[in-house]
Amino acid sequence: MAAAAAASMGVVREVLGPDIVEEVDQPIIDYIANVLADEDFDFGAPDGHGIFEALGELLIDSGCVSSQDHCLQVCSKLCEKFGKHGLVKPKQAVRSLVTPLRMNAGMDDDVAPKKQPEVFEGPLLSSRDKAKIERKKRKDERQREAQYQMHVAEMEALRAGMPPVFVNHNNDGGPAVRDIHMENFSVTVGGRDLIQEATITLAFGRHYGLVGRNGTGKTSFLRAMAMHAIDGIPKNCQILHVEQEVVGDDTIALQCVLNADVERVQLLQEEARLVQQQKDLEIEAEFGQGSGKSKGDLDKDFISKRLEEIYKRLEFIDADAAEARAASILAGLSFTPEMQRKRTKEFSGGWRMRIALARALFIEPDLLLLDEPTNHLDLHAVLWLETYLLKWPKTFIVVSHAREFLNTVVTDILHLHGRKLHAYKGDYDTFERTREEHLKNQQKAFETNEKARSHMQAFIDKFRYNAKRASLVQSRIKALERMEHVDAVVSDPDYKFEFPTPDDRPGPPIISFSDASFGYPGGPTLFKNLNFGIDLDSRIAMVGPNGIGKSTILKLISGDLQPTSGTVFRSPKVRMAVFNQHHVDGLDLTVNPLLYMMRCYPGVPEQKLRAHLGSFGVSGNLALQPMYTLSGGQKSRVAFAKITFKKPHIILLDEPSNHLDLDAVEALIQGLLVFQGGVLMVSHDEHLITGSVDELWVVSEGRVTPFSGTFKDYKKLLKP
Ligand SMILES: Nc1ncnc2c1ncn2[C@@H]1O[C@H](COP(=O)(O)OP(=O)(O)OP(=O)(O)O)[C@@H](O)[C@H]1O
Ligand SMILES: Nc1ncnc2c1ncn2[C@@H]1O[C@H](COP(=O)(O)OP(=O)(O)OP(=O)(O)O)[C@@H](O)[C@H]1O
Repeated sequence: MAAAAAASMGVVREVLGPDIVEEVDQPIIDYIANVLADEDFDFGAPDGHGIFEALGELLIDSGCVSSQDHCLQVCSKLCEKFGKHGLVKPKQAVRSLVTPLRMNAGMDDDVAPKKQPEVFEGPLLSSRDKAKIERKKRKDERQREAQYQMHVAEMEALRAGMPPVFVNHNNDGGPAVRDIHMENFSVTVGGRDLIQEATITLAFGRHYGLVGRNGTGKTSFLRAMAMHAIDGIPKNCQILHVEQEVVGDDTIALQCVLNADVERVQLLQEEARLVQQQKDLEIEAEFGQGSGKSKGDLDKDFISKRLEEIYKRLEFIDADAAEARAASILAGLSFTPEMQRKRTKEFSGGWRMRIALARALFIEPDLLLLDEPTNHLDLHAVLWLETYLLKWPKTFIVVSHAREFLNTVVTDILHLHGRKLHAYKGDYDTFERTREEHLKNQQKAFETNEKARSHMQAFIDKFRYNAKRASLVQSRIKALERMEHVDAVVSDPDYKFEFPTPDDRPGPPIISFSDASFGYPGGPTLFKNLNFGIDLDSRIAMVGPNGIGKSTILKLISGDLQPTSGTVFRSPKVRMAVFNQHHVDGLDLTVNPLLYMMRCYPGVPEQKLRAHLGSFGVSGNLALQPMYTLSGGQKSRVAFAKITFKKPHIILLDEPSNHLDLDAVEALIQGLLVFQGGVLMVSHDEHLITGSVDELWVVSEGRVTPFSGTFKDYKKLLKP
């Protein structure tokens, strides 16, 4: 097998050419060579149509070939060369070792492979062959798992190496660090340059919004800063990157936040210890003997002196106010007083993330780095955070894809695009206008430049051999050489969010609630007598505070939960897809998106799965990268691809725009607009709601009520 793989790689290199092999990512070339090295691969001789079927799209997407025609030529050449090397076997009775094993498992009729009958033409796999395949599968799985574990260990080591950040009371003479100047730095992850030779100054007290498409490297940039891995960041600069939730243990939420003030905690502990010692000495003195200055008196003096120092320091650091401050931050982030007294291990991941955010706000580091903070918050908390950040006295960088949030809290935008980082003054809308203007000017300059060049070139070509004009020609040649080159505007590739259209349209009623009530076992009744319906034309957004029960309603609709009384009718013909954060968090990170889809939909031709992943922007190399290397937005798309593959009639979306960049949200809106089915979403993304739905439902106090105003009107009602 190793020899076949080596031979296969040789042929692939020969046919594609060394330049292409150099340019294209190695995993893609390896993948192509491995597919072709498979002893049962059907090349589709003599013209290589088997290769085209299996690898055509990949060859085109990855840039191995320039067009479909070129692709056909390359496939035919590969087939010819593999034949010459004796690697093309005559078509066997069993076409593919894997095909028979994938048959029909959990598939819809519409996704069944077309060439089914051929599979049974020859003898079935021997048990030895099957065992061999199983062994190989297990080996691959072990390898993937080991790679993932290595990645986890690396990340843990990385975090452990980060300087700890606690409340710092030693900045009496003003902040220790003011402006931060990072010059000529690059950020590289997994051998891939994400930022190249950027220079940025973070001016003290300014609030930066870091924007850029999914996967451009925003999180990696923040991580690099938090690790002090970028030159120019002063050593004493306290940088806090809120990336991970706090550990779940027996500490109560309020104390967990207060513990970030290590000096205060230590002073209070020392105070308690000394007071106890003082008491012990008093008891000893009362019942002990001796006169004059005893050792006990000396200790007492020492303790009183130290206690005095401690009280002074506690007063200086305003220790008494700390608890109220921590509690008010937690309250702003929607923690009720009871919740503030709950142990951190009793909270879900999302809430523990909020505690991490509360801790960071409490610490107030020199540079605060927030990565999509609004993802974990309800609208009340988002509005509170906006107000809090507006008054933030120091510098922060926030990665966010929420336009309204950015417009409210930032003074500057850092735009990461094409491995370059550019700073713009103003909020997000200003940035968009400035950039549009800038691109327009660049395009104009490019066109003028090109026109001038072609004029000069035409003159040179025309009079090149004309002795009389030789000097003129020479001067034009020189002028042409001197002319500055203006880069053409490179547009971002268009994003796609294509929800497949269902082939059938079941008649009404689709979903209807009749006097449906619900409460979790042992808990209070969450809803009483709900009456509403959803059909294939519904476009609804549900809003309401955290914990009110929005996700529970989605579960009642999808059938994951049953009403405790009343009925929820679901048409048996209706297919529903549910998207929520659990689908993103629950992805198997050890495999790549394509393999993941192949596991979810066994038996479906690879090409079809690739095409479907592609319709959510997961194409080319991205589909072959292990998922632990994918960014938040990239993982979201994989989850979208997974849930929509079976052509649902109704899509239930729980906070779908979390992690998606602004262009992707735009594409999601467009995708939903053309989708031929019903949509019900839980969201607080103003742009998404305004662009894609026409009904707003408010969930409150056990009821679901249509709201007659716009989302803006609803927001106004909540403003603190
Ligand atoms: N080992 C690796 N090999 C190749 N690419 C990698 C590797 N690890 C990470 N990447 C890529 O590096 C990029 C880093 O993503 P990062 O999370 O920093 O992006 P982001 O801008 O924060 O994205 P998002 O907006 O989706 O959160 C992604 O495109 C990811 O696919
Ligand atoms: N499996 C469960 N068992 C018991 N109680 C639950 C369960 N799931 C949710 N709850 C409780 O039911 C209430 C409603 O939860 P739900 O997740 O539906 O609210 P939500 O409005 O979607 O909140 P969020 O915006 O935080 O997702 C909450 O008080 C929650 O603690």
